[in-house]
Amino acid sequence: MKILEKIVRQKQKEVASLKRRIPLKDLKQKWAISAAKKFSLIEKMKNSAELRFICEVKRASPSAGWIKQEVDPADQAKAYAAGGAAAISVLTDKHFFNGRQEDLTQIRHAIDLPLLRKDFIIDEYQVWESALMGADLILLIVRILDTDQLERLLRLASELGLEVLVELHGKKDIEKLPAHIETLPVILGVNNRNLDTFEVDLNHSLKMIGYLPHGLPAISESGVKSADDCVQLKTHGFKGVLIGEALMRQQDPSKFLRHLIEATGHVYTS
Ligand SMILES: O=C(O)c1ccccc1NCC(=O)[C@H](O)[C@H](O)COP(=O)(O)O
Repeated sequence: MKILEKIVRQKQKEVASLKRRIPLKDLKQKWAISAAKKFSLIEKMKNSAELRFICEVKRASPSAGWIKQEVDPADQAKAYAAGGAAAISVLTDKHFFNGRQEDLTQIRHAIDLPLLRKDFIIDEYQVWESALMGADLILLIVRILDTDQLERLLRLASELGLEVLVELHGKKDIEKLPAHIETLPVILGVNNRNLDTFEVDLNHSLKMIGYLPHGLPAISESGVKSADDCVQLKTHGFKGVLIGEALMRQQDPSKFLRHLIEATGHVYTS
């Protein structure tokens, strides 16, 4: 069975069990009385010539195994913020990535930057959950959703004030995007990881960018690890990059991030 299929099957079980423990109506009630401030990544990308860095808290992954076993998520995120991150991505999936929902809530209390809940969202329940957790953005992976699901989840996210990173793996995913996508609070993400082989190839982003709808900011995800990678992606029109493993493996993530930012032409001040 392919990795995405395995992840989706596991997610279906988890969501079914969560719904039994905490019914959706309870989440909705909690949300109605919550008044969390929202931070926009789209605003930071609009009318900006700078490449924006979305830095990921990622303990482990199916492709790499353990990346950083001992990590304080809030400290890691603070280091990213000090280095100039535009947003923080938090892997909340436990089974395959050793992430936790509490990672996101801890980071929410520690910093005022847009937070992306990086998980495998297949059900409205998880969108409500993300809003309650304090996320500003959610990830929707087109490959694991049918067009109806994608539309419903996009609509709900927008109703709850969440921005969406819509992740594309290949050209077929672009065909599944709703016609009105450019009117929604969406960032498009091209993922460079081939999920059959786990190989990463930045050229995939460079090829895909020509086929993306023009009115939306696009970022490149996975396998970005050097200043050259970032410069190349910026030159080809990407507005941002999402980096996990390369940052998690740094002794000093702030310094490495500043180096990437400076290499792409932005002078870091502070
Ligand atoms: O990272 C994996 O091994 C992986 C496997 C299966 C599905 C998704 C996976 N990764 C999620 C991501 O999209 C990455 O964490 C993100 O793009 C950062 O990638 P990287 O900079 O290469 O850590």
